Amino acid sequence: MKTLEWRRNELIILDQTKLPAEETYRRCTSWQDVKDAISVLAVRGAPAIGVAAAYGLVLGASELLRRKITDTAVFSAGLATVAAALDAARPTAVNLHWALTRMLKTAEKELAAGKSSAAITLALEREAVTLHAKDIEINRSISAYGAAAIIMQKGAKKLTVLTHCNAGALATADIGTALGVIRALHKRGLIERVYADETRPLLQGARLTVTELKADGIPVTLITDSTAGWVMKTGRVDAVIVGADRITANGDTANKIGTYSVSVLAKEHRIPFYVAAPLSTFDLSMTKGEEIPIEERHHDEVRRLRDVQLALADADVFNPAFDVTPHQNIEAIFTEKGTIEKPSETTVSAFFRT
Ligand SMILES: CSC[C@@H](O)[C@@H](O)C(=O)COP(=O)(O)O
Repeated sequence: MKTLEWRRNELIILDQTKLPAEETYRRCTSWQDVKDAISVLAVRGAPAIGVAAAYGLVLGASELLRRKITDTAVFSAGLATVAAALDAARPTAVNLHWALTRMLKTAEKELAAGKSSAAITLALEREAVTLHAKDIEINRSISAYGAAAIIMQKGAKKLTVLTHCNAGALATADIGTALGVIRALHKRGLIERVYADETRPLLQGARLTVTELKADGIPVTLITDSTAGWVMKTGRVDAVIVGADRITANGDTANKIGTYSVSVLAKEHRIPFYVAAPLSTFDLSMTKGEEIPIEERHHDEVRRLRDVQLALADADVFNPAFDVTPHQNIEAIFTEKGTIEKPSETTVSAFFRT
């Protein structure tokens, strides 16, 4: 099962909306196909949507070429329009914006060097492939730093870990961020069990995390979101590890809705709460979590479960897809360049200075 695969001029996306019942793939041959796959969460998870959007822009560039737009200024304006549309598909995960900004910078450089629209398109393809490949190295590095930091804090003993949503291979190009750390600990024989929150309303924990971990032979127990407090209270959890969608300059962290509640529960039970994320998830232009745009999704995601009507069709619903965990609740953030202990404005800025 590969989350994303680039074949010349098409992006093959594993349709995560169908997992675990069906392993089906979406063939994206236009940037609109990619935007649609991101919007419906066929591809999801902050790093994966960044990579998908980068390929989406390559498809956008190819379309401009097919329309014989050879005037490079017009071509570049067309690229900016496609990038803005892809960027708008999901507002909270900053990796999407980060990847598209890098892609547009690549195009600008080529443009400034007097390259043709065809040459710019080739450069964009190279950049997207590089971003994709780099995510693999980044996952490995985050996982190694995370496992080392946890072993330093907890000692080399078997741990039971709770995670929320899916920050695994299905959300990235490789082993994942939070699940990458869990995989690295498991490799050393240090995972007793993982509790996976089901993660209402779209059940990324139940459908994706449980599937991934079971496939790797990692002991995993599925719990409802409302069971998280009880497994902590009854002494079953040693640590919480989650991924992130955007981290502000003071360490406040947006992640899947429900993460904030888990962090409060962890604090109450004195259980360390860790975040694993690449540097592309940091948004240092924002000083604190309150500035992060929170995506609100369709009310039917809560009223219905696929074909089953759970609530009245006209029930009033509030459906934010993400929440923000204050930095005070976070023990450490693991990145590909090292660990930020006790994230705060001071520790985050010191980390980025070095
Ligand atoms: C490495 S993935 C990190 C986050 O993107 C992940 O925890 C998450 O919240 C995903 O939300 P989703 O709405 O499924 O894209």
